[in-house]
Amino acid sequence: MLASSAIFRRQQFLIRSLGGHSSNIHRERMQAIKCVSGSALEADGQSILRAIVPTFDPFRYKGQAGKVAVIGGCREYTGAPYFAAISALKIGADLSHVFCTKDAAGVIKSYSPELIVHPVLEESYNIRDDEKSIISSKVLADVAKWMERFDCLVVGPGLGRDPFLLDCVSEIMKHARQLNIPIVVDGDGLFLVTNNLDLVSGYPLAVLTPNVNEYKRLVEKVLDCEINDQDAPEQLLSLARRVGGITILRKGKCDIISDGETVHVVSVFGSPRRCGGQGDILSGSVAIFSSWARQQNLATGDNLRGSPSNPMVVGSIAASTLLRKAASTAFGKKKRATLTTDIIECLGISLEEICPAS
Ligand SMILES: NC(=O)C1=CN([C@@H]2O[C@H](COP(=O)(O)OP(=O)(O)OC[C@H]3O[C@@H](n4cnc5c(N)ncnc54)[C@H](O)[C@@H]3O)[C@@H](O)[C@H]2O)[C@@H](O)CC1
Ligand SMILES: Nc1ncnc2c1ncn2[C@@H]1O[C@H](COP(=O)(O)OP(=O)(O)OP(=O)(O)O)[C@@H](O)[C@H]1O
Ligand SMILES: [Mg+2]
Repeated sequence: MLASSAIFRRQQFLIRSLGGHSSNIHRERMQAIKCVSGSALEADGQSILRAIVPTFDPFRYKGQAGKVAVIGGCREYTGAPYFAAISALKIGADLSHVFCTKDAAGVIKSYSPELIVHPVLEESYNIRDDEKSIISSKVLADVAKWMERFDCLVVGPGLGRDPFLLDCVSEIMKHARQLNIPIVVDGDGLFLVTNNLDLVSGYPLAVLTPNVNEYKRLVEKVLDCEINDQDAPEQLLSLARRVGGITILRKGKCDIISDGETVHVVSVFGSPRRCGGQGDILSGSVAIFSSWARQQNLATGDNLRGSPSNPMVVGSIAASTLLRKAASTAFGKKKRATLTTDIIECLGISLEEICPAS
């Protein structure tokens, strides 16, 4: 009895958080979700994918299907920015850029000729103190001249935590925000943002994609408490509200997504392999899917029927759904040997099964 009343209260809470009682909007949102296991609400990721993935059109030109840029890649990490950038391309973006340090650029280029790689970021070890101000301005100028072309930035995969580099990235984020360019923040970008919440606070075009550690740091900083797994959706909703209604995708056994208005869960089974890099696929995927969701919103001036109204939430649900399906397919083929590159190879076929190309 106690357990069932707790579940009932949880359902009531989630229903309220999914848009309250207002008739049509509520009914439409409820079509996009269905109740699973009595205590969590599952997003209909496949319907969302079908609604936002653009059809092929002979009159479209290069760039219209999306241009994304990843800010990340340093001496230690070259895989993460590659995974994020190539995933956006494999899903259907037309162009994918990487802005990284000089040390990382040659390596990332060697992984793929498809990526456009800019060796513009600098780390402290490479520069003198008296050069910092001038180099910081140059880094911003080098990125800013490209900025207006991008539909979305992904800040953080493999960025590292060098203080000078992070200061430069803060300036890049402020500039992107001035231009209203969406920003997906992941990896070390979350380390930066957790210590400088003003960079994203109140920016509706920001998405944070924390893993378990990154989420713990965010919760401690913003809510000044521990992670509460019993009431995970409620805690995420509060967190998103406290950071001014930005979208947060909490990764884990289930991915939970909230923008402070609604809470959605994606729990379709993925892969039991926890190899590094799957979060990087996710961040690149959120970038392209949210760009497509925004395009839909702008084109129709309306929400997608039966979907959440926030394109950043829509893009997050789509990305989580596809990543988990691709991970499941890759695991089916490679079992214990499954690696992130195998999952990336399954993005195309997984999307094809949901939205055939013709
Ligand atoms: N091939 C690459 O270049 C990769 C680079 N990566 C980059 O590496 C940087 C640091 O990211 P991390 O994800 O390692 O940073 P985190 O701060 O999330 O993780 C730090 C450590 O915590 C451990 N950890 C993970 N899950 C845990 C759990 N549930 N409980 C307790 N400990 C746990 C991890 O093993 C890791 O050693 C980021 O820039 C990220 O983008 C990663 O994306 C992985 C792939
Ligand atoms: N315990 C789990 N069970 C099933 N799927 C999971 C689990 N943990 C994470 N995932 C899936 O893996 C994806 C990546 O999450 P993860 O926590 O590995 O990110 P990450 O640590 O940032 O990865 P990266 O190594 O790229 O930095 C999530 O979107 C989620 O769907
Ligand atoms: Mg990560």
